[in-house]
Amino acid sequence: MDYDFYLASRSPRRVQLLREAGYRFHCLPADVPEVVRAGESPEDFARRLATDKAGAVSQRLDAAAVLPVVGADTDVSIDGQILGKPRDRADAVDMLLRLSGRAHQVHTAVVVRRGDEQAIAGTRTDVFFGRVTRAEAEAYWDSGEPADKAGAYAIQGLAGRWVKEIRGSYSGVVGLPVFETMELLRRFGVEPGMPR
Ligand SMILES: Cc1cn([C@H]2C[C@H](O)[C@@H](COP(=O)(O)OP(=O)(O)OP(=O)(O)O)O2)c(=O)[nH]c1=O
Repeated sequence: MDYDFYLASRSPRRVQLLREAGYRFHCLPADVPEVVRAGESPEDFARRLATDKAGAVSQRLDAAAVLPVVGADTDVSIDGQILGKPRDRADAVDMLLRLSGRAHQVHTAVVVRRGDEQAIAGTRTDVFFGRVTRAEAEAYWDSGEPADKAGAYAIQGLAGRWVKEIRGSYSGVVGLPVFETMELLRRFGVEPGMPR
């Protein structure tokens, strides 16, 4: 076998971050419904979904195939309220105007699971946005970038221009906190190839 674990994801960002970290893995998408429960905090929501994604893929695997499964989830929240992925242009513009000139939080949880064994880690990052005008938000939607992103933006893309400051994990905002993920995988005996 030419890989060391399964990634329960369709996210090209997670794939890229793990590749850059030097891992060899195989993607098996987990299609888990992303619906917030009444009273659920942004941190708990990310943890539950990361757990469900890793769990869904684990269940599909042969119990004898003992490679670990990694699942992750990222959510954006402001004033404790979770902003999902935008439904349409108007929704994305509303989200971006809400984020304008303020700080918001990005929670990412990562779960590694092998059989009944499971470990979880999470990051919370505060992101400070400068002012975003309606015209900028509309033009940004038209670029195509926000459509599949929590909070309707990508820090690693065009939205980088609005980011005044971040406190926490940059890779966590992009979708997978690399440092914490490496620590979890090490506990399961998975090491990346060394960068040369
Ligand atoms: C805030 C932010 C989110 N995102 C992305 C990361 C995630 O892919 C996405 C949040 O959605 P998720 O539901 O965490 O992940 P996903 O549906 O893209 O992928 P999968 O469930 O198959 O693993 O938003 C960025 O790429 N940049 C950012 O700055």
